[in-house]
Amino acid sequence: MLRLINLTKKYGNLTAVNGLNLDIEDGEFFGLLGPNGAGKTTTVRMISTLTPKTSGDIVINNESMDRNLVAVKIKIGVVPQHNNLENEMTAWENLEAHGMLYNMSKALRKERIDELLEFTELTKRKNDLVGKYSGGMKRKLMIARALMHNPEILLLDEPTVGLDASARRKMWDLLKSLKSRGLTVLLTTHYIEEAEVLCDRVGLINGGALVELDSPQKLIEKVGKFAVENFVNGKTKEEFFETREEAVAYAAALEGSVNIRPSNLEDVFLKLTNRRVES
Ligand SMILES: Nc1ncnc2c1ncn2[C@@H]1O[C@H](COP(=O)(O)OP(=O)(O)OP(=O)(O)O)[C@@H](O)[C@H]1O
Repeated sequence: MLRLINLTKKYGNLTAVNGLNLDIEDGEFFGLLGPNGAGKTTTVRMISTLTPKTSGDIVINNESMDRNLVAVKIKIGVVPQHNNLENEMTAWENLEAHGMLYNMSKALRKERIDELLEFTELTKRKNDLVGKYSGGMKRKLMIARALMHNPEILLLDEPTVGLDASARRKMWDLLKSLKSRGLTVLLTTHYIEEAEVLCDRVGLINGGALVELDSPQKLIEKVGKFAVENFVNGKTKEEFFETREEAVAYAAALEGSVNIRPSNLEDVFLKLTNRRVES
């Protein structure tokens, strides 16, 4: 289990992460969803030890990071938001370098590299320089690299940002197949659909604090499963209803253009924070 206890990060006067408490179960696919500047990257960077925390604790399988940094670090694989692969090296060399860094034997490195290149469908391009890869291929290679040392927990910071719609969907398939490997995944995203498609539970984060935490379905049920959008006098107003019948009855009495649609996580976020996620 990955446990965040009162996790806090301050940059001078700015509190980027404000007393975050969170338990992520083994094998869970957990999404931190929030707008730009909400504190998602800072949280992931603290767990991956790239950014020192100001206070609080990070505990993995009952082991505190403060007490045993190396033991905890080896359990984590990190896919950062921005490409930090070696562009002048091949995919194979990038993975080999990571395996050496983690003291993996030559035989084990070879076995893992072959398996992960196959898993990410990069085998045919393994001897190409990474600088020649597309954005989607680079992202897949970063996932393969993070999995090289067989971590228990995978941290993915905005795994599909900058990818086109088709590459994003392929990445979702790859991420879904991680679930069957029994990995625990913490993913940050500001794409609503991504959280809905992939995550068992979602934490909505704003201003460095959790504002809501539940399964995507339960969060949506909290606002009402059906939304009525009414565009009138130059503005769109939304109302939410538990049943389609209630939504239809309400819509029938409205003027202007009316649209009835299923509610989504963005509605939840808007209702709770008065702010759009994709801002
Ligand atoms: N190194 C830093 N120095 C000072 N302030 C920082 C630093 N890194 C982040 N911040 C601030 O901390 C807050 C949280 O930033 P963070 O990058 O964690 O947000 P985010 O939710 O990941 O946003 P995004 O989706 O844009 O990546 C922001 O106000 C940001 O400006």
